[in-house]
Amino acid sequence: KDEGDKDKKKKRKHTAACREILRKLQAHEMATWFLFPVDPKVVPNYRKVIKKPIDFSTIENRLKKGRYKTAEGFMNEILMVFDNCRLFNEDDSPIGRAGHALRSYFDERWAELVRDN
Ligand SMILES: Cn1cc(C(=O)NCCN)ccc1=O
Repeated sequence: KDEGDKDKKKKRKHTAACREILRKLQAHEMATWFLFPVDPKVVPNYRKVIKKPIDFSTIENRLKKGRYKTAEGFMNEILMVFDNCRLFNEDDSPIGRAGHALRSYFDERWAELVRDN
């Protein structure tokens, strides 16, 4: 079992844990607006305001392709979903509130993952 094998095993482990968290986020009732890229035809000025658009389907594809070296790389992109949401939406709006609710839900799931690993 050389170093490389151990690293690969560790990466598979955190990828599985991240895929589990992502599945839970995608299944959340407030996740609707975050599942797929925001359509610039539907939300005209979105791309002007949000420099790093990111959504759960994009993160899922990157996870499947093994693009995240560490679980933190995955976490950073999940948090970007919520930062974009806070930047573009009033806190007191349906999407703004959904973003805050989903961010709290993510924080709890992430704390569990850290505790269990
Ligand atoms: C994440 N996010 C999604 C939308 C969206 O999907 N709008 C079309 C349906 N209302 C708008 C703003 C935003 O931050």
